[in-house]
Amino acid sequence: MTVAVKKFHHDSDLIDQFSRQLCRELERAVAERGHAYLVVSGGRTPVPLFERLSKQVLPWPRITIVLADERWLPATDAQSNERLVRQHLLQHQAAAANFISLLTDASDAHQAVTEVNERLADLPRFDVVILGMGEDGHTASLFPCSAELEHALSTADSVAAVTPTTAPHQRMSLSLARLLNSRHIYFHLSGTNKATVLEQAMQPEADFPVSRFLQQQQVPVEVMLAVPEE
Ligand SMILES: O=C(O)[C@H](O)[C@@H](O)[C@H](O)[C@H](O)COP(=O)(O)O
Repeated sequence: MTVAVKKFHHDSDLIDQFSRQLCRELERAVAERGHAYLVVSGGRTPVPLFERLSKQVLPWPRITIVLADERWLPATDAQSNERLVRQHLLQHQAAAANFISLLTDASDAHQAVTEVNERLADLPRFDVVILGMGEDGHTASLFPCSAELEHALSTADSVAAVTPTTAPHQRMSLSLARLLNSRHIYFHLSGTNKATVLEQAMQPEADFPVSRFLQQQQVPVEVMLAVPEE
C-alpha cells in the first residue's frame, strides 16, 4: 500500500483541506455505523486543527475521541495532552463529543496499564487516527530510546507504559497493534526537518517506530505535510 503524501506551503491551506476531509470521514462513519471513533495526538502541531474542528457542525454526541498517547501528568498540567484536547478541541460544537481519558490516579504509568486496557477493551476499529511525529522518528509515545519500545510494538494490549530517555515525562501510549486497528491513519507534520525524517523513515530499510506505520500494508496512510516554499 503506498503512502499518500500531500504537501502544502501554508499551514492554513493544510488545515482547510484536512478539516474538510476529516469532517467527511467522521460524518460517513456515523452514517454507516452510528458512531465514529477519532484518535488524536498531543504536541504543538495539532492545535490549529483542533480549533478548526471544534467549530464544525458534526454529530458530536456520536463521536468518541481518544488520545494516541498521554504524558503521565495530572490533566491540569500545562504539558498534559488531555488538557490540550479539553482546551482546544472539546470546545464550541465539539463540547458535545465523548472523550476517553488515558489517565488514572496511579503515580507510575506501568501500574495503570491494566485499568486503561480495560477502559479501551470494548472500542471497535478506529475510524480515523491522526498521528504526529518527532524528529527522532517517534510517533504517539513509541520512542526509539525507550526500554519498553519492543513491547509497545509487539503487544496485543491496547496500551503500553513508556519511559522516554530523550523526552520528558513517563507516557501511556496506544500500542502499534491498537493504532493499526483502524480504517485510516493520517500523519500531520509541519516543517522541513520533519519532511526529511519522513523521507528517511519511508525507505524500505528504515527502522524508526514511525516506519512501522509507513511500511505496513494493512491500513491506508496519508501524510498531511506543511513545508515552506524553497
Ligand atoms: O505527546 C506527544 O508528545 C505526542 O503525541 C507526540 O507523538 C507528538 O505528536 C510528536 O512529538 C510531535 O509533537 P509536536 O507536534 O509538538 O512536534
